[in-house]
Amino acid sequence: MPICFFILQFNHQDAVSIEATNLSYSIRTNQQGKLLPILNDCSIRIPSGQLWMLLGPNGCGKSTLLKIFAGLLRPTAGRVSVRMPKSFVFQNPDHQVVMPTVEGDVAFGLGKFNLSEDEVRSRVIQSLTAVGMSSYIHRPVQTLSGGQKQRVAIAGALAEACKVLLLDELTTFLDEVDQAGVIKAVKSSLKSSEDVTALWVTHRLEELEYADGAIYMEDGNVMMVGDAVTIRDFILARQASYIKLINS
Ligand SMILES: Nc1ncnc2c1ncn2[C@@H]1O[C@H](COP(=O)(O)OP(=O)(O)OP(=O)(O)O)[C@@H](O)[C@H]1O
Repeated sequence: MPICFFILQFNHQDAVSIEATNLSYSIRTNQQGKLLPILNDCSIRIPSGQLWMLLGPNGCGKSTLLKIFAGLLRPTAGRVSVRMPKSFVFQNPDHQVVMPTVEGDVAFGLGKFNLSEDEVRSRVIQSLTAVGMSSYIHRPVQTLSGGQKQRVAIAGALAEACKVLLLDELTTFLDEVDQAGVIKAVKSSLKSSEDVTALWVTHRLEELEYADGAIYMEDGNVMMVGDAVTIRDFILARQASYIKLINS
């Protein structure tokens, strides 16, 4: 049983937008149908309106947990609750954009809502403004950088009035300028709506400075939930003890 530290105190009246309670996920392997555990008894509560980060070494289960929150995978045990509507944004910027222009791409998901042309345009402008991309509205998407494509994808989710953004390592393929642009866009879009919650999977400790709270996982277990500084210090201490171990 892993030791999990909860450093943040939650007020029970706080609205929670993403919650997992004793969540486990296993997959059946080919070898005699044996169950391979991927996530073990994970419990997490993410308050509404906040940007949280999910960190941990390669293969610890971050993407699997995010996919369960997105509804792409079903947990084997435990409970999950995620406020709707929710949107999952993938790592590769080229998989995000589907229409030829920025305006068309952000408006793409609005087709199902039966909105007037004026309402569509107003939502597109508002959501592009939230991610700092309003001046790009007429740009062909193939002329955008990777980070700009990610911001357009996030604008598309905001235009659909999504309440939860699930963001899987968006900065992996981006240069430093684009990395900062995307995370600042997420932060400012949360500020402008006050009602959108984001869970951001990352390997980059420097991104923690934007987080309201963070979760650190190892080997399918939630090891620590806390504020950004506490989680950063905990990870640095884990890394230092690991380096000491391999050098000894
Ligand atoms: N369909 C599958 N079959 C076998 N193993 C799987 C499957 N899906 C996930 N895993 C394993 O589950 C573990 C968790 O994978 P996951 O992609 O969630 O990790 P991660 O923390 O997101 O890793 P990374 O940081 O490298 O993206 C890994 O060991 C992975 O190999």
